Amino acid sequence: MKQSILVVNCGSSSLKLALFDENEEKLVSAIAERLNEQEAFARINGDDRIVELPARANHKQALIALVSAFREHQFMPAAPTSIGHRVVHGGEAFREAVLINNDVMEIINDCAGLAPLHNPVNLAGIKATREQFPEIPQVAVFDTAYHQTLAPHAYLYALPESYYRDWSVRRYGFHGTSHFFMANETARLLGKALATTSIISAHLGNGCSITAIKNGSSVDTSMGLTPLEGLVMGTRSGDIDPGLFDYLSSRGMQLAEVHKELNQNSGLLGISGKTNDMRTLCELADQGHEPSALAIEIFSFRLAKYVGAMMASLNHLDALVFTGGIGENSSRVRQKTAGHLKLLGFDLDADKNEHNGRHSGGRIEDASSRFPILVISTNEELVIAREAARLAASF
Ligand SMILES: Nc1ncnc2c1ncn2[C@@H]1O[C@H](COP(=O)(O)OP(=O)(O)O)[C@@H](O)[C@H]1O
Ligand SMILES: CC(=O)OP(=O)(O)O
Ligand SMILES: [Mg+2]
Repeated sequence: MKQSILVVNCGSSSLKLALFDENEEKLVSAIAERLNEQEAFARINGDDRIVELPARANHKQALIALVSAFREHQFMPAAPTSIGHRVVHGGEAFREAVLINNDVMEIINDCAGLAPLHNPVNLAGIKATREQFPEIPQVAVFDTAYHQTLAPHAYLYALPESYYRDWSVRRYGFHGTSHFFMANETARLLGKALATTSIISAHLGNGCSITAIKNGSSVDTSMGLTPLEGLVMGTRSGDIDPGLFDYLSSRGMQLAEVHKELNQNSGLLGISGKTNDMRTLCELADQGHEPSALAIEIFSFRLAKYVGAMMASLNHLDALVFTGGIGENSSRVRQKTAGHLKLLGFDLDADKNEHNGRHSGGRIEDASSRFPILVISTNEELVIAREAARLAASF
């Protein structure tokens, strides 16, 4: 039988679907956005036909609508042969992808307190596809799994030890699927074995994180207990002084309000006062909008500091690698970041950087650079599809 693997990525207000065949070719992909809002809509990428959604459609309704559109337009047979789900938080329970059963769902639910914006919607997606395809093997691929190789000195906070023992407070790290893909792609591009490849991988999308990968394994990463720690992101602050909580509470703010501000109204959006979209920020900065220019400066400076921090975990470096919507496309962010890293020996070639490495096999470093610098398109969906097909074979 021909394989078709459905990949499901449920975000807080969006649903992304992709369908792969047994040769790892993407047959079709689709997105539903603004879910649970009046303006909820869905579309198949590269297709003009409307996919009708009920008003205020939720994840389940969007999934049903898109799957029937896939069938109607003959992208998909009656059912896929396996289904892979992105799950953001797997706690310490999962070091790798797993076949989903009731126990697995219970653990994902238990981790929801650590990723309240992500895990509940991930579970909603799993429940929806299980209802629709009860006979089909379903696999969970965790953002946290790849970082389970961190050593205690990297994952523990300097807190009383009971916080970890009793409440599982530690750094988990996220975007592991993307960082894992980066390690493999870099090894392939440099003609090395994964087991001897060490890189610093910067995933810069709406959420942003950076990971030190030593001989193929994650050894340090910028996100922590939740996806709020570390780099400046689209709407998230990244690192702040925890003293801020006490200070803002003395000013009358509630904890829940501060949490919302740090997650949804900070980062590029908060600094610029305009947008979380890096492309728009660059345009605004070019028109002389100073807060937008400052947002790009703070973003790039924080990133550069973290590149330096990640070097503490490595004893050699094969490449600094950029990915995600910003990492793959923003020559300005890469140039500003590298500009802060001259002392460490990073040096960009302006022309190669401007063309996103397109004419130089992804390489954008100058001949004088101490380390290769690469731009690589991430492909989390493909990793999820591979894992789903692999585990489904043992179903
Ligand atoms: N040409 C570009 N120049 C600068 N930034 C870009 C460009 N294309 C996309 N981006 C930025 O990439 C970010 C979204 O990244 P993406 O990886 O698509 O997000 P997500 O984490 O939602 O998958 C946005 O800030 C967007 O502005
Ligand atoms: C974990 C995380 O930050 O995910 P995203 O980038 O999809 O928001
Ligand atoms: Mg993305």
